[in-house]
Amino acid sequence: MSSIKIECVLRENCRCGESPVWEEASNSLLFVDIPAKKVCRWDSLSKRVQQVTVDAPVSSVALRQGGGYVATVGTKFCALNWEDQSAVALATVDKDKKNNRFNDGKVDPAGRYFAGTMAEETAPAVLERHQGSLYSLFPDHHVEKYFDQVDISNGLDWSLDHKIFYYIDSLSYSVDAFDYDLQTGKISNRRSIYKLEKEEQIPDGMCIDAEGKLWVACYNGGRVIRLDPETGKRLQTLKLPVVKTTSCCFGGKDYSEMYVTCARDGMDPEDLLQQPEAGGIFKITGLGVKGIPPYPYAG
Ligand SMILES: O=C(O)[C@H](O)[C@@H](O)[C@H](O)[C@H](O)CO
Ligand SMILES: [Zn+2]
Repeated sequence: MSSIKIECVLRENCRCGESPVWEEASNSLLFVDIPAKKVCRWDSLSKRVQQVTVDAPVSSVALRQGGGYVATVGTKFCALNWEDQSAVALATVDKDKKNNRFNDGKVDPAGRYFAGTMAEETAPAVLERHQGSLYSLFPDHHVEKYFDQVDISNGLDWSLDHKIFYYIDSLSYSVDAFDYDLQTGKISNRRSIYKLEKEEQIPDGMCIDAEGKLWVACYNGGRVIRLDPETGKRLQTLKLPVVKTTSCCFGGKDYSEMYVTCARDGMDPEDLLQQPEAGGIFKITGLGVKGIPPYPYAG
Protein backbone atom coordinates (compact mmCIF):
# COMPACT_ATOMS: atom_id res chain seq x y z
CA MET A 1 0.00 0.00 0.00
CA SER A 2 1.51 3.28 -1.10
CA SER A 3 1.16 6.36 1.04
CA ILE A 4 -0.82 9.07 -0.63
CA LYS A 5 0.27 12.66 -0.23
CA ILE A 6 -1.86 15.65 -1.25
CA GLU A 7 -0.23 19.08 -1.31
CA CYS A 8 -1.01 22.48 -2.72
CA VAL A 9 1.97 23.22 -4.98
CA LEU A 10 0.74 26.57 -6.25
CA ARG A 11 -1.44 29.07 -4.46
CA GLU A 12 -2.81 30.71 -7.57
CA ASN A 13 -6.21 31.90 -6.24
CA CYS A 14 -7.92 30.86 -9.45
CA ARG A 15 -11.52 31.98 -9.67
CA CYS A 16 -12.20 28.79 -11.58
CA GLY A 17 -9.09 26.74 -12.29
CA GLU A 18 -9.67 24.11 -14.98
CA SER A 19 -8.19 21.99 -17.75
CA PRO A 20 -4.93 20.77 -16.19
CA VAL A 21 -2.66 19.36 -18.93
CA TRP A 22 0.88 18.07 -18.47
CA GLU A 23 3.46 19.25 -20.97
CA GLU A 24 6.32 16.77 -20.78
CA ALA A 25 8.69 18.80 -22.99
CA SER A 26 8.75 21.67 -20.49
CA ASN A 27 8.04 19.75 -17.26
CA SER A 28 5.09 22.07 -16.89
CA LEU A 29 1.44 22.00 -15.99
CA LEU A 30 -0.87 24.04 -18.19
CA PHE A 31 -4.24 25.11 -16.84
CA VAL A 32 -6.78 27.89 -17.25
CA ASP A 33 -8.67 30.25 -14.99
CA ILE A 34 -11.95 30.47 -16.91
CA PRO A 35 -13.51 33.79 -15.78
CA ALA A 36 -10.09 35.44 -15.35
CA LYS A 37 -9.50 34.72 -19.08
CA LYS A 38 -6.04 33.35 -18.30
CA VAL A 39 -4.03 30.42 -19.58
CA CYS A 40 -1.25 29.57 -17.11
CA ARG A 41 1.87 27.44 -17.37
CA TRP A 42 3.51 26.31 -14.14
CA ASP A 43 7.09 25.11 -14.46
CA SER A 44 7.40 22.26 -11.97
CA LEU A 45 11.19 22.70 -11.76
CA SER A 46 11.52 26.47 -11.33
CA LYS A 47 8.04 26.69 -9.68
CA ARG A 48 7.38 29.80 -11.75
CA VAL A 49 4.09 30.58 -13.50
CA GLN A 50 3.72 32.32 -16.82
CA GLN A 51 0.39 33.41 -18.18
CA VAL A 52 -1.35 34.58 -21.31
CA THR A 53 -4.51 36.65 -21.03
CA VAL A 54 -7.14 36.31 -23.74
CA ASP A 55 -10.22 38.38 -24.55
CA ALA A 56 -12.97 35.99 -23.37
CA PRO A 57 -13.46 33.20 -20.81
CA VAL A 58 -10.97 30.43 -21.62
CA SER A 59 -12.24 27.01 -20.61
CA SER A 60 -9.65 24.54 -21.89
CA VAL A 61 -6.16 24.32 -23.30
CA ALA A 62 -4.42 21.51 -25.18
CA LEU A 63 -1.06 20.77 -26.76
CA ARG A 64 -0.63 21.21 -30.47
CA GLN A 65 1.43 18.92 -32.70
CA GLY A 66 4.34 20.93 -34.03
CA GLY A 67 4.37 23.24 -31.03
CA GLY A 68 2.17 25.85 -29.41
CA TYR A 69 -1.27 25.21 -28.01
CA VAL A 70 -4.95 25.29 -28.82
CA ALA A 71 -7.58 26.66 -26.46
CA THR A 72 -11.32 27.18 -26.28
CA VAL A 73 -11.97 30.89 -25.81
CA GLY A 74 -15.57 32.10 -25.56
CA THR A 75 -17.23 30.11 -28.36
CA LYS A 76 -14.07 29.86 -30.45
CA PHE A 77 -11.54 27.13 -30.99
CA CYS A 78 -8.26 29.07 -31.09
CA ALA A 79 -4.60 28.54 -31.83
CA LEU A 80 -2.56 29.94 -28.97
CA ASN A 81 0.93 31.26 -29.52
CA TRP A 82 2.75 31.57 -26.23
CA GLU A 83 5.62 33.71 -27.52
CA ASP A 84 3.56 36.56 -28.93
CA GLN A 85 0.59 35.91 -26.60
CA SER A 86 -1.86 35.71 -29.49
CA ALA A 87 -5.03 33.63 -29.81
CA VAL A 88 -6.17 33.19 -33.41
CA ALA A 89 -9.63 31.76 -34.09
CA LEU A 90 -9.73 28.51 -36.04
CA ALA A 91 -13.52 28.04 -35.84
CA THR A 92 -16.56 29.46 -34.02
CA VAL A 93 -19.57 27.53 -32.66
CA ASP A 94 -23.00 28.45 -31.24
CA LYS A 95 -23.12 31.67 -33.27
CA ASP A 96 -26.84 31.99 -32.55
CA LYS A 97 -26.33 31.62 -28.78
CA LYS A 98 -24.83 34.86 -27.53
CA ASN A 99 -24.85 33.78 -23.87
CA ASN A 100 -22.91 30.56 -24.49
CA ARG A 101 -19.28 29.70 -23.94
CA PHE A 102 -17.17 26.63 -24.29
CA ASN A 103 -16.38 24.52 -21.23
CA ASP A 104 -14.08 21.49 -20.83
CA GLY A 105 -12.14 20.28 -23.87
CA LYS A 106 -9.63 17.54 -24.64
CA VAL A 107 -7.90 16.06 -27.68
CA ASP A 108 -8.80 12.54 -28.82
CA PRO A 109 -6.20 9.88 -29.72
CA ALA A 110 -6.47 10.88 -33.42
CA GLY A 111 -5.76 14.55 -32.73
CA ARG A 112 -9.29 15.99 -32.85
CA TYR A 113 -10.05 18.67 -30.24
CA PHE A 114 -13.34 17.86 -28.48
CA ALA A 115 -15.10 20.54 -26.41
CA GLY A 116 -18.65 21.25 -25.34
CA THR A 117 -20.54 24.43 -24.59
CA MET A 118 -22.91 25.74 -21.92
CA ALA A 119 -24.85 28.89 -21.13
CA GLU A 120 -22.85 31.36 -19.02
CA GLU A 121 -23.56 30.78 -15.32
CA THR A 122 -25.10 33.45 -13.09
CA ALA A 123 -23.65 31.52 -10.11
CA PRO A 124 -21.86 28.16 -10.04
CA ALA A 125 -24.17 25.54 -11.60
CA VAL A 126 -26.96 28.14 -12.04
CA LEU A 127 -27.67 28.73 -15.72
CA GLU A 128 -30.21 28.43 -18.49
CA ARG A 129 -30.45 24.71 -19.14
CA HIS A 130 -30.15 22.68 -22.36
CA GLN A 131 -28.21 25.39 -24.20
CA GLY A 132 -24.95 23.50 -24.74
CA SER A 133 -23.67 21.13 -27.41
CA LEU A 134 -20.68 18.88 -27.91
CA TYR A 135 -18.30 19.59 -30.80
CA SER A 136 -14.94 18.60 -32.15
CA LEU A 137 -12.41 20.49 -34.21
CA PHE A 138 -10.86 18.17 -36.80
CA PRO A 139 -7.22 18.56 -37.87
CA ASP A 140 -8.40 20.30 -41.08
CA HIS A 141 -10.20 22.88 -38.86
CA HIS A 142 -13.73 21.82 -39.76
CA VAL A 143 -16.10 21.36 -36.81
CA GLU A 144 -18.51 18.50 -36.20
CA LYS A 145 -21.42 18.69 -33.80
CA TYR A 146 -22.41 15.54 -31.92
CA PHE A 147 -25.50 16.51 -29.92
CA ASP A 148 -27.22 19.44 -28.23
CA GLN A 149 -29.43 19.84 -25.13
CA VAL A 150 -26.40 19.84 -22.86
CA ASP A 151 -26.54 21.64 -19.50
CA ILE A 152 -22.87 21.88 -18.47
CA SER A 153 -20.58 20.10 -20.89
CA ASN A 154 -17.74 18.79 -18.79
CA GLY A 155 -15.20 15.98 -18.34
CA LEU A 156 -14.21 13.80 -21.26
CA ASP A 157 -11.69 11.12 -22.15
CA TRP A 158 -11.20 7.97 -24.20
CA SER A 159 -10.63 4.34 -23.21
CA LEU A 160 -7.13 2.94 -23.64
CA ASP A 161 -8.21 0.90 -26.68
CA HIS A 162 -9.85 4.07 -28.13
CA LYS A 163 -13.18 2.27 -28.53
CA ILE A 164 -15.11 4.17 -25.83
CA PHE A 165 -15.64 7.89 -25.29
CA TYR A 166 -16.45 8.92 -21.71
CA TYR A 167 -18.41 12.12 -21.14
CA ILE A 168 -19.98 14.13 -18.34
CA ASP A 169 -22.90 16.55 -18.60
CA SER A 170 -22.63 17.81 -15.01
CA LEU A 171 -26.28 18.34 -14.18
CA SER A 172 -27.14 14.77 -15.18
CA TYR A 173 -25.01 13.68 -12.19
CA SER A 174 -23.84 10.83 -14.37
CA VAL A 175 -20.68 9.64 -16.06
CA ASP A 176 -21.65 8.39 -19.50
CA ALA A 177 -19.98 6.23 -22.13
CA PHE A 178 -20.39 6.05 -25.92
CA ASP A 179 -18.99 3.63 -28.46
CA TYR A 180 -16.20 5.48 -30.26
CA ASP A 181 -15.03 5.13 -33.83
CA LEU A 182 -11.51 6.53 -33.89
CA GLN A 183 -11.35 6.49 -37.71
CA THR A 184 -14.34 8.78 -38.18
CA GLY A 185 -14.62 10.42 -34.76
CA LYS A 186 -18.26 9.28 -34.52
CA ILE A 187 -19.95 8.39 -31.23
CA SER A 188 -22.98 6.16 -30.62
CA ASN A 189 -24.87 4.10 -28.03
CA ARG A 190 -24.90 6.48 -25.05
CA ARG A 191 -25.24 4.86 -21.63
CA SER A 192 -24.56 5.77 -18.02
CA ILE A 193 -21.71 3.98 -16.29
CA TYR A 194 -21.89 5.72 -12.91
CA LYS A 195 -24.43 7.87 -11.07
CA LEU A 196 -22.97 10.16 -8.46
CA GLU A 197 -23.98 9.76 -4.85
CA LYS A 198 -25.46 12.79 -3.16
CA GLU A 199 -22.37 13.66 -1.13
CA GLU A 200 -20.22 13.40 -4.23
CA GLN A 201 -22.08 16.43 -5.60
CA ILE A 202 -21.45 17.57 -9.18
CA PRO A 203 -19.25 15.58 -11.60
CA ASP A 204 -16.83 17.92 -13.38
CA GLY A 205 -13.47 17.19 -15.08
CA MET A 206 -12.20 13.64 -15.65
CA CYS A 207 -9.18 11.70 -16.84
CA ILE A 208 -8.28 8.08 -17.47
CA ASP A 209 -5.34 6.22 -15.90
CA ALA A 210 -3.00 3.62 -17.37
CA GLU A 211 -5.25 0.84 -15.99
CA GLY A 212 -8.29 2.20 -17.84
CA LYS A 213 -10.00 3.51 -14.71
CA LEU A 214 -11.57 6.97 -14.60
CA TRP A 215 -10.79 9.76 -12.15
CA VAL A 216 -13.59 12.29 -11.74
CA ALA A 217 -13.27 15.61 -9.92
CA CYS A 218 -16.40 16.34 -7.91
CA TYR A 219 -17.31 20.02 -7.80
CA ASN A 220 -18.61 20.96 -4.31
CA GLY A 221 -17.63 17.46 -3.24
CA GLY A 222 -13.99 18.29 -2.38
CA ARG A 223 -12.82 15.03 -3.85
CA VAL A 224 -11.64 13.05 -6.82
CA ILE A 225 -13.16 9.59 -7.23
CA ARG A 226 -11.76 6.63 -9.12
CA LEU A 227 -14.28 4.60 -11.07
CA ASP A 228 -14.18 1.26 -12.83
CA PRO A 229 -16.09 1.94 -16.06
CA GLU A 230 -16.61 -1.80 -16.61
CA THR A 231 -18.30 -2.62 -13.32
CA GLY A 232 -19.71 0.84 -12.59
CA LYS A 233 -18.17 0.69 -9.13
CA ARG A 234 -16.30 3.42 -7.28
CA LEU A 235 -12.86 2.11 -6.37
CA GLN A 236 -11.35 4.99 -4.39
CA THR A 237 -12.05 8.47 -3.01
CA LEU A 238 -9.37 11.14 -2.59
CA LYS A 239 -10.50 13.97 -0.33
CA LEU A 240 -8.94 17.40 -0.82
CA PRO A 241 -8.83 20.36 1.58
CA VAL A 242 -10.94 22.44 -0.85
CA VAL A 243 -14.54 21.75 -1.90
CA LYS A 244 -14.70 23.17 -5.40
CA THR A 245 -12.50 20.58 -7.12
CA THR A 246 -12.94 21.00 -10.88
CA SER A 247 -10.61 18.73 -12.82
CA CYS A 248 -7.62 16.38 -12.75
CA CYS A 249 -4.84 15.03 -14.94
CA PHE A 250 -1.73 12.94 -14.55
CA GLY A 251 1.72 14.44 -14.98
CA GLY A 252 5.20 14.57 -13.56
CA LYS A 253 7.80 11.82 -13.97
CA ASP A 254 6.27 8.97 -16.01
CA TYR A 255 2.84 10.49 -15.33
CA SER A 256 2.97 9.13 -11.79
CA GLU A 257 1.55 12.28 -10.14
CA MET A 258 -1.96 13.64 -10.29
CA TYR A 259 -2.71 17.35 -10.57
CA VAL A 260 -6.05 18.78 -9.48
CA THR A 261 -7.54 22.22 -10.17
CA CYS A 262 -10.22 23.96 -8.15
CA ALA A 263 -12.27 27.14 -7.89
CA ARG A 264 -12.83 30.05 -5.49
CA ASP A 265 -15.88 31.60 -7.15
CA GLY A 266 -19.07 30.87 -5.26
CA MET A 267 -17.38 30.65 -1.84
CA ASP A 268 -18.28 33.06 0.94
CA PRO A 269 -15.61 34.79 3.08
CA GLU A 270 -15.97 32.20 5.84
CA ASP A 271 -15.39 29.29 3.43
CA LEU A 272 -12.37 31.09 2.04
CA LEU A 273 -10.90 31.47 5.52
CA GLN A 274 -11.32 27.76 6.10
CA GLN A 275 -9.98 26.85 2.66
CA PRO A 276 -7.10 29.25 2.06
CA GLU A 277 -5.77 27.04 -0.75
CA ALA A 278 -8.99 27.30 -2.76
CA GLY A 279 -8.13 28.16 -6.35
CA GLY A 280 -4.69 26.55 -6.05
CA ILE A 281 -3.07 23.64 -7.84
CA PHE A 282 -2.82 20.37 -5.93
CA LYS A 283 -0.35 17.57 -6.53
CA ILE A 284 -1.14 14.04 -5.40
CA THR A 285 1.63 11.47 -5.15
CA GLY A 286 1.78 7.86 -3.97
CA LEU A 287 -1.30 6.77 -5.90
CA GLY A 288 0.41 3.64 -7.20
CA VAL A 289 -1.09 4.11 -10.64
CA LYS A 290 0.11 6.19 -13.57
CA GLY A 291 -1.63 8.21 -16.21
CA ILE A 292 -1.05 8.50 -19.93
CA PRO A 293 0.34 11.45 -21.90
CA PRO A 294 -2.16 13.92 -23.35
CA TYR A 295 -2.76 13.72 -27.11
CA PRO A 296 -1.79 16.81 -29.11
CA TYR A 297 -4.15 18.50 -31.56
CA ALA A 298 -3.13 17.37 -35.04
CA GLY A 299 -4.09 20.50 -37.00
O1 LIG B 1 -15.33 24.03 -14.13
C1 LIG B 1 -16.22 23.91 -14.99
O2 LIG B 1 -16.26 23.00 -15.77
C2 LIG B 1 -17.30 24.94 -15.08
O3 LIG B 1 -16.98 25.90 -15.98
C3 LIG B 1 -17.62 25.44 -13.71
O4 LIG B 1 -18.39 26.54 -13.75
C4 LIG B 1 -18.22 24.30 -12.87
O5 LIG B 1 -18.09 23.07 -13.48
C5 LIG B 1 -19.65 24.46 -12.51
O6 LIG B 1 -19.91 25.65 -11.87
C6 LIG B 1 -20.10 23.34 -11.63
O7 LIG B 1 -21.20 22.79 -12.13
ZN1 LIG C 1 -15.16 21.37 -15.82
